[in-house]
Amino acid sequence: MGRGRAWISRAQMVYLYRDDRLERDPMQPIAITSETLNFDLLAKGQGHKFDHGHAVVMTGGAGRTGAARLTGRAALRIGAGLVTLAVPPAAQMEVAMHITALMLSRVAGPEALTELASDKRIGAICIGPGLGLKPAQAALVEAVLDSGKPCVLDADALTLIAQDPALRKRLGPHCVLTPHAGEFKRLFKGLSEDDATKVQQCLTAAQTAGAVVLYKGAMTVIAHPDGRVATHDSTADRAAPWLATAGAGDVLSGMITGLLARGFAPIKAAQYATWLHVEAARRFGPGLIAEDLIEEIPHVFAALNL
Ligand SMILES: NC(=O)C1=CN([C@@H]2O[C@H](COP(=O)(O)OP(=O)(O)OC[C@H]3O[C@@H](n4cnc5c(N)ncnc54)[C@H](OP(=O)(O)O)[C@@H]3O)[C@@H](O)[C@H]2O)[C@@H](O)CC1
Ligand SMILES: Nc1ncnc2c1ncn2[C@@H]1O[C@H](COP(=O)(O)OP(=O)(O)O)[C@@H](O)[C@H]1O
Repeated sequence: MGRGRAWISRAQMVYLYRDDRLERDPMQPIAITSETLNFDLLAKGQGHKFDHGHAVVMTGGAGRTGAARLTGRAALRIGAGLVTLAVPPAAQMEVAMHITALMLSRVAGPEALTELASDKRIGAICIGPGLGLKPAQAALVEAVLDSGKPCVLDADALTLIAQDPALRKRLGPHCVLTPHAGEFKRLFKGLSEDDATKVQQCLTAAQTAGAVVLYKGAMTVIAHPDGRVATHDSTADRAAPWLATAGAGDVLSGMITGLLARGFAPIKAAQYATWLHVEAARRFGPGLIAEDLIEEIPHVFAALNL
């Protein structure tokens, strides 16, 4: 690890633990707004690409790689220094034909994923978009969880965890779960009826899972098992109805993964990515599709004077 990374991490620690307005009253739900975020954290300090983190995104098999390619590109755009797509052998050619700045690593099974994840430079892993729901894919989710690396669990990974208590036991506060309402109901059966509000549901879910939960929707709620909760309201002034498009969630997962790789704490990565995601959608406007969100990130950053 170079000196640049160490300097960046120290700088981020100062912000994350002392100056961030989202931390001032940790047990109250806090609105995620341009007033409560500290955008200076998003600037890149000095250093080479490895100083800005290396993220891994596991893809699905042949014919199912689009979602993870969106995730990987979003992770790169948000500022991770390197992003590697972990690709099953049968999908290798398909992925190779579609990527340029993203890198590719052949991953034939859980052992290969464990080996890839053991590289000290890998700072974050995302698994789930387009993954599939077979036992072979459950074993890949297990490998990610056993790596202990900060991770984003989305889409099919959430469905697999919902079906398998052994996977659920491996969750921890270094994991960010990003369910939409359908996935939330699968994962936390019964909670929706027990708790009155989305904030209460999400907090109970985070405490039950022992992980950060980002419950998606026009009103997004993010909860940490320690009781911190933040909300992002995209229903009125920050309406973004064009986000209801296939792959928008895959892009959000990539944005979180990229920020994790850059050294953001899981709850911070979720909060900053949520705001940036909606901001990108609002800047692009009507006609938005998932790819546009990714290409809008540099314009959002420019408007923030990064
Ligand atoms: N470009 C690509 O390659 C893309 C690939 N993708 C990949 O496809 C795979 C399947 O993922 P998925 O999310 O589409 O399907 P699934 O897990 O069956 O859940 C959907 C069901 O849940 C329910 N539901 C309730 N509330 C909901 C809500 N707010 N938002 C959404 N759903 C809600 C709803 O039921 P309903 O409400 O209609 O009764 C619906 O039937 C996964 O691998 C993913 O990564 C996608 O990412 C798209 C881009
Ligand atoms: N009407 C809406 N207003 C604001 N944000 C929305 C709206 N509909 C969906 N979103 C956001 O778009 C993303 C959709 O994610 P998801 O449902 O997982 O889609 P996919 O699986 O196709 O990627 C989430 O971040 C969600 O919060």
